Amino acid sequence: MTAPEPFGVRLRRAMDERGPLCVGIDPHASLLAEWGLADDVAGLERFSRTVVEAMADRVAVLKPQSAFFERFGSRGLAVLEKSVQEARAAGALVVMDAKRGDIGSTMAAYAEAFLHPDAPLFSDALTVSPYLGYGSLGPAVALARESGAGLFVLALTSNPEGGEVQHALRADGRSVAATVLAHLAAENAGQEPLGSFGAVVGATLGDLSGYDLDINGPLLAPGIGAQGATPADLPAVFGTAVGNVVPNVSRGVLRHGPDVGALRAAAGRFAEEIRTAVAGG
Ligand SMILES: O=C(O)c1cc(=O)[nH]c(=O)n1[C@@H]1O[C@H](COP(=O)(O)O)[C@@H](O)[C@H]1O
Repeated sequence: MTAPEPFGVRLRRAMDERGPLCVGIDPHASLLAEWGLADDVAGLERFSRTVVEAMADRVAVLKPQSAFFERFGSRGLAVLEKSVQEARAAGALVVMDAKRGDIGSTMAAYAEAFLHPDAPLFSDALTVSPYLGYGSLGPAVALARESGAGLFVLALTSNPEGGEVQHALRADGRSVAATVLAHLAAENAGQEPLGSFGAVVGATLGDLSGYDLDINGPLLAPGIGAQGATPADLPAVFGTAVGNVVPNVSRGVLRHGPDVGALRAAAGRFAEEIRTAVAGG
């Protein structure tokens, strides 16, 4: 059997071909209402199918936020499964935003659920939390390597509350977030053109020059649009690592639905602004 192509390789290619934009599939109850849909499984399915139809053939990455599907129980998860499969079939990479993190033996089961190729929810990558200790993510790192999948590890999150944990200094003077970034750089060492183990770093955070973001892996950057950051902020936040940034926009695009053309136009505007910002001008 040939080894699966690593996520980092597939992501770099998708970013080069389609641009780096990641559109979120976040079916908030308020968005369902704005789209004229009921807050039920049928509304969820319609919303999700529309986003996949509008985006999966053109953006590099789609990121479904699992919570909005879990809200509807097993039928919501069935919609999530279908959305993941349809998005991947249409050519988008899928980052499952489930932010899992647990003791290592349980983490292995989370990894099986999202990163084993036979799992119904198999995704190209998964968001995970390192705040039970980076080493607790070991089983997910191992299975991702085997499956050609990736991880996005929460490092410097976009929300204002994150700093009290992430900027905290360890006994050796290094911050918690810098430690997470250093672990990721080690996972990605020697991988070309890009490693498969990414960090989540909010686009809202302003100057991060105190952190080494050159982890040779992708940097998922939420916070553009509804949380107030703009594509023009990316160079100042990410510095020399800006070429590895996967900027995420959820509500900033989704609020333009349900019209497929309007969704595509909104994503296209963000994509163009991102292209200009990353190109330096
Ligand atoms: O892991 C994430 O995707 C994430 C990390 C983070 O630090 N901040 C953050 O907003 N997110 C997610 O990114 C999306 C942002 O959505 P909008 O604010 O609507 O663009 C949501 O699905 C959040 O759960």
